[in-house]
Amino acid sequence: MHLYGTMKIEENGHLTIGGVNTSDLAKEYGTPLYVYDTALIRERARGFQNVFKKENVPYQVAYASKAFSCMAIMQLAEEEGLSLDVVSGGELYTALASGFPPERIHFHGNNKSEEEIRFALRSKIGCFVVDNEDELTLLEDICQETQQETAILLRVTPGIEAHTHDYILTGQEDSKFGLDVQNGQAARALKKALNSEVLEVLGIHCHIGSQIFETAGFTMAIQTLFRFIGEWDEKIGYFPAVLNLGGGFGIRYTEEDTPLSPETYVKAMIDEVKEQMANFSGRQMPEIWIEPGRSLVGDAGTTLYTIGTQKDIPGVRRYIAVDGGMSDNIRPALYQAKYDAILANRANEEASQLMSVAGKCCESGDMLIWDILLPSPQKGDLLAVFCTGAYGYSMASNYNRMTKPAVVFVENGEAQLVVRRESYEDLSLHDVPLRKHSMTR
Ligand SMILES: Cc1ncc(COP(=O)(O)O)c(C=O)c1O
Ligand SMILES: N[C@@H](CCCC[NH3+])C(=O)O
Repeated sequence: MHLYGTMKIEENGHLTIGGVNTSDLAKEYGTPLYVYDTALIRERARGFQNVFKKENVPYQVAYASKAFSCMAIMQLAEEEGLSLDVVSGGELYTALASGFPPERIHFHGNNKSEEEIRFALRSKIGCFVVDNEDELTLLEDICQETQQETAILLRVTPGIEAHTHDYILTGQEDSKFGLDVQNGQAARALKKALNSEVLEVLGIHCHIGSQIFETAGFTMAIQTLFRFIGEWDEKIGYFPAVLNLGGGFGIRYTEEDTPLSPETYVKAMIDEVKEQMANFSGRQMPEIWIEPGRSLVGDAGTTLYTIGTQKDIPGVRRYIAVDGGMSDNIRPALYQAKYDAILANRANEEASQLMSVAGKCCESGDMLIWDILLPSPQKGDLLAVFCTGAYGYSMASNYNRMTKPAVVFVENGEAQLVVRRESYEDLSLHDVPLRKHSMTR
């Protein structure tokens, strides 16, 4: 059994996280419940930052809040000295409401609305990561109109195909994200931005994908970027002060995954940038920014479910159903993502029976785990699904009018509720009843 972070199994077979008994958590807050091991998040955040400090490279580590977004996680990010990547007005609003310093917020997105741009400008965020030429024009026009200046990074697609699921690839030429470097789009945008009186081009951004297990994709992307940076330096005298190399560092969901340590990815990036800088003797080493999401919060999150009905199809499969499913974790259905789990109240019993964990939504594809060995579960047992901290709660939906789970942070033997469970009343909050409660027949 692979335990993450501060997880421990007590003598009575109960799983504890952050020194808190998960059975107690389930009793107090109900299930499904998202539990975050905040000590592990802090450890990851410090781990990334320590590499930069050790290598003496100016940096920003921006938490990609799309991985899990709520006020408390943003406050934790702020406590740990991280910056923040937001991709929508909603994420930006949450960040500001949490008291996150606007100057450390970077605004992403391939279709920022005019309203979102104005909101971000008013809030005096650190920078916009400009995704395409249309956005560049819109941002410049709004800045001119409102007589404001802003810093930008240009997001470019280096044409790298990282080895990961197709849906989470982002650095290849045929991508909805970023300005293509190969076909001259990026150079055109750069020239336009450099001519602007209201935009300050801090540097270049690139993100090649997510759940990546090797450093080669990152180093290749850096090499490609530097080829173009060399051209831009020569032709227009532009050299970036910031290189944002994105996130995408893979984590271990099951024994099939073989990630490197978060620090290894960053060290490889720094080494490659330093090597490339040897060709630019007159130029200053750029600041390196990264944007980890999954690798900061992924393995720090666990979902607790209560086991309900079971269905045995002799010779075929044994289904055990839990009180959540694709409504709180869409990843198995969307990416065929695999997860590991244990019985959190009987973790010291032998896991010898093969079964499948089904959700309770009205979809055959609503399966959380297709094959897992567990001790024979009883109704009411507690199932802990590991590594659900990234893109679980943040991609949750109200399909079948399921209510979104509560979220608790645990650390040093204490639990804190940070997102309340949705109620049935919450679900109808935005409904507008039919004006006349009768239909023409
Ligand atoms: C631009 C950008 N930055 C950062 C991330 C975070 O990626 P990950 O959660 O894989 O670290 C993403 C998501 O893939 C992204 O699109
Ligand atoms: N949501 C995806 C990752 C997308 C990353 C954002 N660009 C996942 O669960 O793996």
